Amino acid sequence: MTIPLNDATQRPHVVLDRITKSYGGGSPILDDIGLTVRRGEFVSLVGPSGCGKSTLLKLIAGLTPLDSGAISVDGMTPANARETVSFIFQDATLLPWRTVSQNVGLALELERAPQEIRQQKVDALLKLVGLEHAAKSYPRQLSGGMKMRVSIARALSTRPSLLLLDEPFGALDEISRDRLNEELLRLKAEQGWTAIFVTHSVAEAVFLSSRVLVLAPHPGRIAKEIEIDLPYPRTAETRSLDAYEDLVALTGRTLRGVHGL
Ligand SMILES: Nc1ncnc2c1ncn2[C@@H]1O[C@H](COP(=O)(O)OP(=O)(O)OP(=O)(O)O)[C@@H](O)[C@H]1O
Repeated sequence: MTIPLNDATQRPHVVLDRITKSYGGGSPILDDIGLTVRRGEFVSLVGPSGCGKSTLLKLIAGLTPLDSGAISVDGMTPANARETVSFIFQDATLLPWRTVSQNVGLALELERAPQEIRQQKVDALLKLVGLEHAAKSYPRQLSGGMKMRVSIARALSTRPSLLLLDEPFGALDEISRDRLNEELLRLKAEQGWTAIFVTHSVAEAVFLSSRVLVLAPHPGRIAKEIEIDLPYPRTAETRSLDAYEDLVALTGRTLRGVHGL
């Protein structure tokens, strides 16, 4: 079967072409970064604190301007692609006076869909993240993992094609983090978005990703790309595979190298 050249699924999803970024005219935070992310890929960024990982996500989201180079998201500028992108932060940023259901429905309210349709969508999203029972709870009544599930449901409510995640599970205990990693991959398999994920956990990066980028600091640049050729679906059993452990060890060694250790 021949695939038409203009088939949207064959276009790269995110392209960074020689981008440079500084803040307030200071020394460059990111220097000469080139990166192509394919549609449906799961790419993680790891690197020392301050090397510019969050800045890279903000550039792709169009939240901060570039100094030079170009970024394309779905063939558009980040500003024009904004409706196709969702951002998830470490802090779940829920509104404390709104219930779980109302927090998840926040973005849908802007779409001005009839209340009944909105509620159906919210119910489906809560089911997706396993929080049907907590629909009427308030954020203060939730565990850290539950708050993050609400945040994920809210991010998915706009049906994004690209998800940017900045250390979303950094504040969670290891068991909750492992479970949410597995759930995130299940959601991705169901919905097919592309993900760019920032983390300080090498194990998490390897478990989730099809590719891990190790960034070096001062200025931030891509020091190494590591293909994670473990098959999907990945489950709790994946973590006991020799190939998984080898990739965690390799990524850890590479990261220690850029730390100068
Ligand atoms: N709005 C801003 N104004 C000025 N400097 C900033 C701003 N945001 C980030 N920086 C600086 O840019 C550098 C990179 O920050 P960034 O948050 O992108 O790094 P990071 O790799 O995500 O760090 P961490 O792993 O600690 O979260 C840091 O030196 C930081 O102080």
